[in-house]
Amino acid sequence: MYRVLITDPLSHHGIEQLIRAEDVEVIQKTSLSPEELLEEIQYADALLVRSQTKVTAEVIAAGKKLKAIGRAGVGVDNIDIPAATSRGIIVVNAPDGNTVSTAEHTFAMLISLARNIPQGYHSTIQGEWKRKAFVGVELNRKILGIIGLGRIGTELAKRAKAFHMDVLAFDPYLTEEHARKIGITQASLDEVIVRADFITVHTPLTKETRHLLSTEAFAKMKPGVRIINCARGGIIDEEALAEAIRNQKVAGAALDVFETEPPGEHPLFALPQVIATPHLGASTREAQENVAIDVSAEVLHILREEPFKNAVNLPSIPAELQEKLRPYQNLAEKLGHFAVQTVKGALDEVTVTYSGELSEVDTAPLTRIILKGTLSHYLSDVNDVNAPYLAKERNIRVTEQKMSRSHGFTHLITVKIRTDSSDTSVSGTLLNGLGPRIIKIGEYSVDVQPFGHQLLIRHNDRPGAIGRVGTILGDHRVNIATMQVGRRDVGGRAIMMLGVDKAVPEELVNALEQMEEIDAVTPIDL
Ligand SMILES: NC(=O)C1=CN([C@@H]2O[C@H](COP(=O)(O)OP(=O)(O)OC[C@H]3O[C@@H](n4cnc5c(N)ncnc54)[C@H](O)[C@@H]3O)[C@@H](O)[C@H]2O)C=CC1
Ligand SMILES: O=C(O)CCC(=O)C(=O)O
Repeated sequence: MYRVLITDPLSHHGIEQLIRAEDVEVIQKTSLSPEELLEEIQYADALLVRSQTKVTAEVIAAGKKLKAIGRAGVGVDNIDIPAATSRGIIVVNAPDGNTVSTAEHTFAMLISLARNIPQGYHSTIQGEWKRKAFVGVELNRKILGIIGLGRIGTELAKRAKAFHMDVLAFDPYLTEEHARKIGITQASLDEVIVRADFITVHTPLTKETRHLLSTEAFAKMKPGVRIINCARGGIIDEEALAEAIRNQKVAGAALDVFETEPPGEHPLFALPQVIATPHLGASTREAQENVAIDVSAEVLHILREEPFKNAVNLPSIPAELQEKLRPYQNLAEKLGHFAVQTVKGALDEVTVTYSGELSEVDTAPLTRIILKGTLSHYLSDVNDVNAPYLAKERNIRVTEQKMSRSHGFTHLITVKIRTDSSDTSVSGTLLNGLGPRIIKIGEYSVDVQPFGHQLLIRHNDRPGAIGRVGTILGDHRVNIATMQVGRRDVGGRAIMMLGVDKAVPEELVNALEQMEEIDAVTPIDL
């Protein structure tokens, strides 16, 4: 039974699939103190949040069973992603479900700002009738500068076009084709800042975007510019904005988000030109249903080890590629796990070569799985989320190579491992209808099914050696299930790969190593 803890209010309809799932127990506790959260998280397999719950490194560390954190929304700045990654916890969000609602809210803020609607409402219900005080401006033919033309920026641009605004957009990833398609003009950040009548930001909050609109930026703007932030507090320097409003460079600002939330008694609220909402961008029935449905489905997939798509701490893999790579996943993990058990010493380097058909596709997801197989020999709680992180942390170099030639196989994966004292190379393939096979260990060709308990014996090819090995295993009551012998030259160095029915005891390894023909004995568990 998976325990899913929900700590922010989520749409009931959205989480219905979790409630109805027979393998899930849903715990909804939406006003936990930090101490209570630390207690509850210990028993949770997954945590679902919106933006209120602060999922800190401490919370993540306390989540001993935690496999997934789901964010019902876009921004994941309330979740310590590096901490989750280092512990192999997958963080998923719901990036699409609230796009339209947030674009509509931004548009509502834009019109409200242009026409002083909140101020007019407030004054009117106080019994005043101040028609001259609230004269606004039209949107028609005004320049709307959009910084960040992703999902929300794009939807907003379409709505602004319908109001006959000229849209200038800056986004480092904006292509000319996308700009042309939605009928807007691509511009530099400076152009947007200098030319726009309204400036709205729709980027995430990152090192680059923190205080993107600063004193310096406000100084370059048109007098009378209006500013909107429905993305993240902190993209705009709030003190600089207040100053720019006070010195009349900025005619007004509409803010849905703040550097600190809730903002309390904020100095900006003393300025009548500022209108504000309490982070309402995504607060519609539709958006909340959409994001809760999307993130619940994603978390269920993760818990059930099914494919999922919106991981924030894993590169996204197109569905078609996922389908293509799925058959190789088991082979990849076994190869990594097998190869690492055949070396001694501290791991320095893992090189994976993909040959044949696999040389033509993005194999990074398989390399992560190979790394997981490798590192799990030394470390507990390794998965394909944290494997690259753990390798980097330990200065283990990971390289991928591609080769079209595959030695007669349609595809081949070769894992080479170098440690401070030895190296190895193991190749494997998927045999049509027969599943994963290890077909080469170092220079020796073999045909080994990578499952269960194995014994790798390096020896000299002498008559009677195989028989004596069999006798010693029999004496230790270890049954041989399969046997492979590989050699390069008659009477030269050779290997034996034995599949055995139980884990090989140390005394057996010692007894085998006493044999004159034997150089080394390595038990392998897969
Ligand atoms: N107020 C609210 O309730 C909501 C706020 N949001 C916030 O809105 C923002 C945008 O969300 P989406 O459009 O869904 O995200 P998105 O990821 O689709 O778009 C973000 C865009 O910003 C661009 N970008 C990144 N760094 C940039 C930079 N330095 N300069 C210019 N552009 C840059 C990216 O290339 C991307 O195109 C996020 O911060 C999100 O958290 C999202 C939903 C609701
Ligand atoms: O959960 C919410 O209402 C906040 C939405 C939001 O800011 C986001 O999705 O980034």
